[in-house]
Amino acid sequence: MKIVTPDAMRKIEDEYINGYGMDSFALMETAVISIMKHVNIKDRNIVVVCGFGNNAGDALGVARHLIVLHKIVKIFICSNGRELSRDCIKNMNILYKMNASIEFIRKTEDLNSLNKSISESDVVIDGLFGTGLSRQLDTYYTDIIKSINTYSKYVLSIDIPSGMNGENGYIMGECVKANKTVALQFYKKCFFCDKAKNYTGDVVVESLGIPKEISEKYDEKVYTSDEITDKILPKRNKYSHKGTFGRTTIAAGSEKYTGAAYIAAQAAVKTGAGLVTLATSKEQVPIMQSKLAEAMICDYEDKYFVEIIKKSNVVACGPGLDSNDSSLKIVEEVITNSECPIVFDADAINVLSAHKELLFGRKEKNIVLTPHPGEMARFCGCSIEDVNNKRIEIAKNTAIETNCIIVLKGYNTVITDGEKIFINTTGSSAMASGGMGDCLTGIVTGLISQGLDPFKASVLGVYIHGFIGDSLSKQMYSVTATDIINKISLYLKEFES
Ligand SMILES: NC(=O)C1=CN([C@@H]2O[C@H](COP(=O)(O)OP(=O)(O)OC[C@H]3O[C@@H](n4cnc5c(N)ncnc54)[C@H](O)[C@@H]3O)[C@@H](O)[C@H]2O)[C@H](O)CC1
Ligand SMILES: [K+]
Repeated sequence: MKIVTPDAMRKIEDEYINGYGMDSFALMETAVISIMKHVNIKDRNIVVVCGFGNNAGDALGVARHLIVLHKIVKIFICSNGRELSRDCIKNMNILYKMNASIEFIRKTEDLNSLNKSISESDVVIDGLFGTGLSRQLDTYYTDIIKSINTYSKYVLSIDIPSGMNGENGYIMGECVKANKTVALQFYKKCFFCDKAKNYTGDVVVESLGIPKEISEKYDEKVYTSDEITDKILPKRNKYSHKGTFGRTTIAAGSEKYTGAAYIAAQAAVKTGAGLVTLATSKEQVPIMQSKLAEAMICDYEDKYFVEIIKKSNVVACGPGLDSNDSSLKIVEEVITNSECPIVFDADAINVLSAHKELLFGRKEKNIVLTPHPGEMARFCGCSIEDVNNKRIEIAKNTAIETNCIIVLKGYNTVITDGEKIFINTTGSSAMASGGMGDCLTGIVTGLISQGLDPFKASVLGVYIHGFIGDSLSKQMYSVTATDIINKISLYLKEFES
């Protein structure tokens, strides 16, 4: 599914209306009908809070349908003296003809009536601002939003919770805390910003039937990951052999950390990588030999390590490494001896933060970096807060600067090659446990080894990792990396073409 900025949405809407001749009021009515699907039919007392633009126009249309359904509807128009949009006026005039209850909020005392109505209502329809919000809100509006947040039982926001900047998710003074947001036609970019989930509630997207030819013209190349994850895994031919599914090297583990190497290697095996070799520290070799039945094991010092890198279809490097000089040597060996895709994770990324030059000069864009926000911040030389505030931009810029694929982990993991951006929608806090990142590295690596290009493998890997976690968390309070590993192969079947 496409994700749009308010600017693109405006252009799309404008072209549909002015270029294709679609009637703007008909388009608004399409929005209204789709929003109506999300009003609980059992709710009787409904408050509709409107601003003065087309978001308010949508809300007034909803009010009209609710009155027809014999609901008790109280409408509050919060324009602060501004002129209402044309289609908003159209809906308001119809409502006047229907003798609807309409109050204007003009001064602070008018808030008493709003507060009382909201506290007596079952649901508030929030149509204050949508994609048009561009400036910081003054106290007139922040007070109204505070009233909604204080007195409401349930809020249904139209398009965007009012008060959130549709472009960057910034809270423009105050923001409605919705239980559900009905987004029109596309996801808005703000939904995927750091704190958006605290305000949007559940997000549903409703189509307005805008033709594809128009939306494709204003494609900003930002999508949710389900846009490409369906049926992208090559079918496993029954006459194939282990060589068909690639030779994979996992360079992971150190004296200090043991579990990570095991998890990454086992995840790659279970994802279907053909021949997996784990290169690890000398001390770990006997332990890993006893734990990993299907993978071969060598140590970093072994001359076989460089040989196997050269023969690999994909190398993963980083889980359980330490950020010391011997790790730098391992990272250098991996980069200088391979042309194949590489997935760098964890301390390998920390090492690369101080040696970005190692990433330059590759023929193909086939290095994947999978930082969490802390690693991303170190890599970019900024704060974690900066990363969290601008996840999409930071991931994209880093992908452009390094010519790598960036998988910026966290809630709504961002995957980008610098051109296209995919935002993952699977996964939850039930998966917040040690080893999850190592497991993801193994899955992405396992997918690349089977022939998927590194970018698609990253998008699918992140998606399936979260998808399994979501599935398991329906029955389990918390989900561990081992739980995911045990189910990968079962779930991957669903993604086979
Ligand atoms: N996209 C579509 O195809 C459709 C969208 N619909 C709905 O329309 C809104 C967008 O409507 P718009 O009139 O452009 O803007 P808003 O209603 O969000 O805002 C009104 C108005 O507010 C002004 N403004 C901006 N910042 C502030 C501020 N801080 N204080 C006061 N006023 C402010 C700004 O100038 C705007 O003009 C979209 O979200 C959908 O809900 C259609 O109904 C269906 C088609
Ligand atoms: K709204």
